[in-house]
Amino acid sequence: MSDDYLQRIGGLIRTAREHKGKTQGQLAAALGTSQSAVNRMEKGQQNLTLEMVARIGEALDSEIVSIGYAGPMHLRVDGGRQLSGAIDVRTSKNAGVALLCASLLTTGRTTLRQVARIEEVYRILEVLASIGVKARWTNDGRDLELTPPARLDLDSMDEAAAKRTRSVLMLLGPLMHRAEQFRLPYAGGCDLGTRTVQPHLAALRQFGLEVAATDGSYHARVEAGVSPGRPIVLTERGDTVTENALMAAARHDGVTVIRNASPNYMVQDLCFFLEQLGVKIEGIGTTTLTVHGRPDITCDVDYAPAEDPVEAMSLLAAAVVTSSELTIRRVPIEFLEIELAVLEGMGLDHDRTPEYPARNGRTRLVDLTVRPSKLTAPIDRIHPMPFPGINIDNVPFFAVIAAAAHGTTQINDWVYDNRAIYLTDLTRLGADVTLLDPHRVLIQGPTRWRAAETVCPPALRPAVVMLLAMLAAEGTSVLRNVYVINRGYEDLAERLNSIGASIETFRDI
Ligand SMILES: CC(=O)N[C@H]1[C@@H](OP(=O)(O)OP(=O)(O)OC[C@H]2O[C@@H](n3ccc(=O)[nH]c3=O)[C@H](O)[C@@H]2O)O[C@H](CO)[C@@H](O)[C@@H]1O
Ligand SMILES: C=C(OP(=O)(O)O)C(=O)O
Repeated sequence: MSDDYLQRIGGLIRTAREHKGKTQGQLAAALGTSQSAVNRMEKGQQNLTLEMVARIGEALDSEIVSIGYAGPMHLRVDGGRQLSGAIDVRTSKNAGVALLCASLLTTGRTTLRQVARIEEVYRILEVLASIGVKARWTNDGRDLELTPPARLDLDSMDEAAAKRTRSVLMLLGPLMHRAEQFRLPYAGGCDLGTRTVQPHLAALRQFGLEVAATDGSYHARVEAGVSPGRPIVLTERGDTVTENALMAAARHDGVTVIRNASPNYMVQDLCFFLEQLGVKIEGIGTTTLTVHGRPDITCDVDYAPAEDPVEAMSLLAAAVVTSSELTIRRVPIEFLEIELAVLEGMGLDHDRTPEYPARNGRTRLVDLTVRPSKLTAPIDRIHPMPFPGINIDNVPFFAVIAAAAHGTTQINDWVYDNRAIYLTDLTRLGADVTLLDPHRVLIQGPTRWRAAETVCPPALRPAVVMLLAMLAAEGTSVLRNVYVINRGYEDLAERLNSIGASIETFRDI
């Protein structure tokens, strides 16, 4: 683009931004870039890709730059290629969103290292920016710095962004320390059937948070001086409910015991983060957490969330389904070892290096090399459990692996109402999948995959499973509307291309 053209576009961006009443920092947070980059764009000193122009149009909802308004993103996959080489696992969506919410616990600055740059994180950042938190990507866009304002502007919360994710629910725990009353829009996210919020409300009620659900939002009111008189027993061993209880306990003046807590990976990351804030926690990695709260937290904090076990499982499944030898580096082994034990039983040939620590110094990582293997169906059904057990989000990947194995596998996704149903989409690519009931499928392998054109199912993991099957199917497949994948994976297409896949991204304009 010529300088003159860049300056004209820069001027249009500034006008549209000011018209929207957004600061450069808020636009930067929405784009996942730095405030200084937005400043350069507006001055015409930054080369702009069409993709960036499209995203700015979307972020500012602006007619002026609507030439590139970002339509839905799709993938075109040239399948049937083997993968090779090595790929690093990135940090997890689920720790990322919890830590963004947890940043509100301190009045100081929070630095999060190598946060996953994914749509789910962007939605929470939009919500945080709308209530006054300043977000800045530093260190070449790898790290995120969050500075809360002296007073949060909760009435200005970006409802549209909040409604696109369920993670926004995790603002309940931190916000109850910041405001006596607030409203939070009903959380959205993937279409996985009904997902209860009752365990969250029951746990937080014990700290004085009363929530009425009316007119599309939760009205929260905090009654001062209420304290859990005895251990909080969670009614479900859920991950985000445990995180909400932890964040409520972190600034509670006293010691809180949380029983039936989830010891899962994102909860552990949150515990390590809270420890950096000076909150003492006993029992990390177990189902009983004892939290020594600190009513006032004012320190700066610097934390590096750990790698994503579900991304590791996704990459492993990519290797299996394409019969490839692939090294997956930085695998948080504690959270994948049951899956690996089952896969070993199915005949998976793999090696792992000795363990080494993640950047947080706590999580144990290995590099995993997977080799082409003749797999047979497992004798027992595959079903998830709250940690420790096969991770609930890893179950869909067993579907595509079972399709590559000899014999019949039963998969029982008891957790979500809809997710097993989406696995029947694999039949479009040639798999033999029979739905027994809404929670159970039978998969008969091995599969002769064939290319197809289809829309993503409205759930993250089943959508990725479709993409992996397309990698295996010879010929050209098209996967439409991949926002749902971008919600949880950073640059997945580009990164798969770096190990031998051929995936092209395109958009409707
Ligand atoms: C942002 C985040 O961290 N999201 C994760 C988190 O969501 P989150 O913690 O929000 O999960 P939910 O509360 O929706 O729980 C998942 C489902 O499991 C059921 N359930 C859960 C625990 C239990 O002991 N009994 C029970 O029946 C719930 O009723 C629900 O239907 O945990 C889920 C389950 O690991 C994961 O799929 C999500 O990726
Ligand atoms: C169900 C999932 O996440 P969320 O809680 O963000 O919907 C997932 O990660 O597969």
